[in-house]
Amino acid sequence: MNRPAGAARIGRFHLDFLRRTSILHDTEFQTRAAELIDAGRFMDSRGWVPATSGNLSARLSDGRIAITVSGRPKGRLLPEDIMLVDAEGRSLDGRRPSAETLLHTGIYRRYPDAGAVLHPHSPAATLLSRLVAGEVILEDYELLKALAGIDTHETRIAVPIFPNDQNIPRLALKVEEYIEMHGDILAYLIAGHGFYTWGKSVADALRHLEALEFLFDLETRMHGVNR
Ligand SMILES: CSCCC(=O)C(=O)COP(=O)(O)O
Ligand SMILES: [Zn+2]
Repeated sequence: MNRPAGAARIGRFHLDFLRRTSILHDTEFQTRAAELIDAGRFMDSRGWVPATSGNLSARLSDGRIAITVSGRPKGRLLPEDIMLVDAEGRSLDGRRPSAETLLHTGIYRRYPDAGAVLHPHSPAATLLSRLVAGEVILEDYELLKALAGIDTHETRIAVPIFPNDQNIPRLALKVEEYIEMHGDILAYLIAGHGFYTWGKSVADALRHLEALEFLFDLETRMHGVNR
């Protein structure tokens, strides 16, 4: 590879600077980042990402992943709050990505079609994950048709519930093993925590999120919770 003069003498600081400024000129990254910022604002407007909870990501065509920097308020994201990681979740610019990055990369690895992953900490999902054990069954709802590949209310989907775990690699492995054993899923809940869903694009993932939120809310009411 041809190196520009002096490139061999570039230090770590300059390398980081170059990576960050090259991000600024990356149109695909900027487009996805703007979509994630909008999605975060929408999720926050619905009360689904309180405090600094939740995280959002989108996959670029070269396999890198645009993801929220850890600890940022997802309803007030700025362009600098979106960063890049590689397919294994390693930071590409020295900043600290979401603490749950490996849950995102696990989904991208499992689903080559997935272009975006969203994670809300919504009241309905969090409540439902404590009311029900094992899995939530969604069936006979017209709104199921908002989910990719479903064209009738006469459908039954299982949304698994995993115990919460501060060890994210271990949790990611449990998700992977579940899918391996039970087949494809469209979303999963984490008990007392929130849920994950995804789609081909940020818009698709957001449609899944909104539909599942609605259905989770109804399910909590079916369990006698008056919200
Ligand atoms: C304050 S919420 C605790 C962490 C969490 O569950 C979450 O979704 C946000 O973590 P991140 O590192 O992505 O900001
Ligand atoms: Zn979380």
